[in-house]
Amino acid sequence: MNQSKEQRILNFVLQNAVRGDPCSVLDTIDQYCSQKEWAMNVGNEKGLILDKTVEEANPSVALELGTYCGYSAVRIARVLKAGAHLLTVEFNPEFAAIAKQMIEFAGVQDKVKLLEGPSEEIIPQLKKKYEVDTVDFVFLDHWKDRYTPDTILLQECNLLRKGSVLLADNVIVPGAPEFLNYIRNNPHFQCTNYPSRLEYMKVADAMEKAVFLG
Ligand SMILES: Oc1cc(-c2ccc(F)cc2)cc2cncnc12
Ligand SMILES: [Mg+2]
Repeated sequence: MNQSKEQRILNFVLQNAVRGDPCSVLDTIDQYCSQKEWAMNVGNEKGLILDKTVEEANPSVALELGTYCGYSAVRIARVLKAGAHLLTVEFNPEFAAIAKQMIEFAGVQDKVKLLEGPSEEIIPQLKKKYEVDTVDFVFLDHWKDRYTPDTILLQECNLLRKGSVLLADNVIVPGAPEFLNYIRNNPHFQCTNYPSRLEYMKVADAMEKAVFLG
């Protein structure tokens, strides 16, 4: 059976990165995906915006929607303070299996809980099943047509608190125009746009930050 691209990325990391070193895992994925096979990791340019946003939010509980191979889960976990943790949601079982191994190889498994299933099913379970009170930071990096409904669902489930920070990837490419319209016209959010480039490409993309005002 042919290997998947995601399996090839993981194998390249297992053979070339330093076990237990998150930065080496990130650099190795970026090297593979810029030189050999493009893949939809947030990448190093938008990754720096992600780093700064997470550091500024300094979350105790972070949520990621869209794990993929685990690149941004490793990226977020490596900057979390002691005792803080990341819940990352992936609905594709093949991607989840790759991400689990990537997160363990990077040595951040104690800070990351990988939840397999559709976000619309998992978000309503966060309080009771996963003992979450509120989330301090959310990275939206899954299917773009889920950004708005999942943001509404987070509010309906009382998972946001005054000051919770949302950061959405790909608001230019592939694009999330309906989400931008929703969030920028919503008085409960303060939005900031961060122009950047699509991972590994000379193509414009952007991230949108939205702070919940309560
Ligand atoms: O960062 C991303 C990029 C792309 C994507 C795919 C094809 C293309 F041509 C351009 C961009 C798709 C994504 C889906 N989910 C999460 N993140 C993504
Ligand atoms: Mg993305």
